[in-house]
Amino acid sequence: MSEPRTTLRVAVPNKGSLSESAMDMLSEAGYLQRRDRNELVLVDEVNGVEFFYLRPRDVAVYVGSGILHLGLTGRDLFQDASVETGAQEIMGLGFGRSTFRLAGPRGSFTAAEELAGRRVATTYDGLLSNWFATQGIDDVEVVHLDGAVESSVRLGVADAIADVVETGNTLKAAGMETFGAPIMESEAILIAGNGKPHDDAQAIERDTQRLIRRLRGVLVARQYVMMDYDIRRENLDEAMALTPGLESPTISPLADERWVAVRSMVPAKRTNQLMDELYDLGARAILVSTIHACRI
Ligand SMILES: Nc1ncnc2c1ncn2[C@@H]1O[C@H](COP(=O)(O)OP(=O)(O)OP(=O)(O)O)[C@@H](O)[C@H]1O
Ligand SMILES: O=P(O)(O)OC[C@H]1O[C@H](OP(=O)(O)OP(=O)(O)O)[C@H](O)[C@@H]1O
Ligand SMILES: [Mg+2]
Repeated sequence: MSEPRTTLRVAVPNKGSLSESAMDMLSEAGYLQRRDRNELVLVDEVNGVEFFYLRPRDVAVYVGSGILHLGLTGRDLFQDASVETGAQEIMGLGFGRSTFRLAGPRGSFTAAEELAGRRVATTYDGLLSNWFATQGIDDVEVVHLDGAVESSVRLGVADAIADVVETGNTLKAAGMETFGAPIMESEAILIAGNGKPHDDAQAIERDTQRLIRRLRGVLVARQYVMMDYDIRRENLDEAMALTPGLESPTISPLADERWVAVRSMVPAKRTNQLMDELYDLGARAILVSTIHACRI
């Protein structure tokens, strides 16, 4: 009998749009990441995790088959791989956002239904074929290409395309425009599989939960700031309604009993609006600080 496998094995995109942000997020969560683009595996001994650098498209395959326990990939790539084996999305990671959309030469199409009997080129043929099926749009010929799909219509292998749109600049430059509703909204996600029978399931589960908590900590630290202010007791209820915090704000007494100090996490995007509203309520000494790291 071989020893049970106890090291958490995690897939990380090795190139493309998601790679750098994925490594940044893991570094921020306290994991060691590779320095050299040629490294295929990195062992983080302190945290007991092995990172495998793989093509973003292949991450779902490794995790779905149980060879790797966790992976970072794109939601669109995950759905395109259609792994039936029980890999599942654990959480969105807040970067690599894009939409997956239909597009055609300017002025040529207005709705997806017009594609019946036509050819649509894409690198995401699994995702696209499933979507046409759920929409009840039959008889579309999905043409698989490896990239640069914007050129396919002009070159005559397709009538329309379905592709990742971020800024829309690529489509515009190719003389194309989107039509119909977005097929999906994507971002980088964390996926988990079922592992293998010879894994030490308890150790893997403990380290998986730790990694998830760390990534959530990074997300919160990126999305929230800490706000401190002083307010007169009679205005406290109204102020707390503006800054309810994640669970409940901290209220501390001040030497002047008519006043209290409040400390609460608030969404970073609302910082200035909240400071204005608190000031109007009579709050003073309003201080904002960034959150370096956290466990929620
Ligand atoms: N501007 C973008 N271009 C491509 N993919 C993007 C963009 N923004 C976000 N993404 C996301 O990145 C993932 C695609 O990564 P991938 O590395 O396969 O694409 P790529 O940059 O087109 O790489 P390559 O063409 O070299 O295979 C998808 O989840 C996609 O939604
Ligand atoms: O809306 P935008 O901001 O212009 O970004 C979207 C474009 O970027 C990606 O292409 P990439 O540069 O990866 O080339 P590829 O088609 O060869 O994959 C994607 O396939 C789109 O073409
Ligand atoms: Mg690409």
